Amino acid sequence: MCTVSDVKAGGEDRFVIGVGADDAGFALKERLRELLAGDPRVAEVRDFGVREATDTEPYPNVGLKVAEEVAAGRLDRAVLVCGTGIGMAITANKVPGVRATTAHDTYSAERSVLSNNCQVLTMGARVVGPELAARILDEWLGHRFDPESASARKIAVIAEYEDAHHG
Ligand SMILES: O=C(CO)[C@H](O)COP(=O)(O)O
Repeated sequence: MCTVSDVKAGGEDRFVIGVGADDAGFALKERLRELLAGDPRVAEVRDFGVREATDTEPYPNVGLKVAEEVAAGRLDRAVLVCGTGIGMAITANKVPGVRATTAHDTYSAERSVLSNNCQVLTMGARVVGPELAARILDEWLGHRFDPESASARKIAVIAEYEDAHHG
């Protein structure tokens, strides 16, 4: 399995993306994993489970594992699915350096990258259907944060707080 740095060193600028879900999000996570695997913007998809709909692993266990991989730089981005997306977002945001959001519309998905430099997108399988989720995923993949943008200094405020309190 290649690492994010292997991919970048190879001159590619495609994403290494992690996916994870609890039992409520399993079916949607499977669909999004398939879409990501077939997307030319994606170099590799890493699946952190759950592997079946009957697996009742609590969502924070999955979300923390994935968010730690993002924080460590082993994933560029991640998609986490639970019933509402909310628990996964709360969980991922506990990991220093990770910016996660739930997005159930394409505008929020776009702004989560361009305004907030979110690396983690969460969705609720009990809130959005697979077609809308696919559109949101597509939108999210189409944007990259511009570190020269006016939003960058606002993100820096968050990072400074984090460094001061969790560093
Ligand atoms: O949506 C969830 C957490 O935000 C999860 O899929 C279900 O959580 P529960 O309502 O606590 O079972």
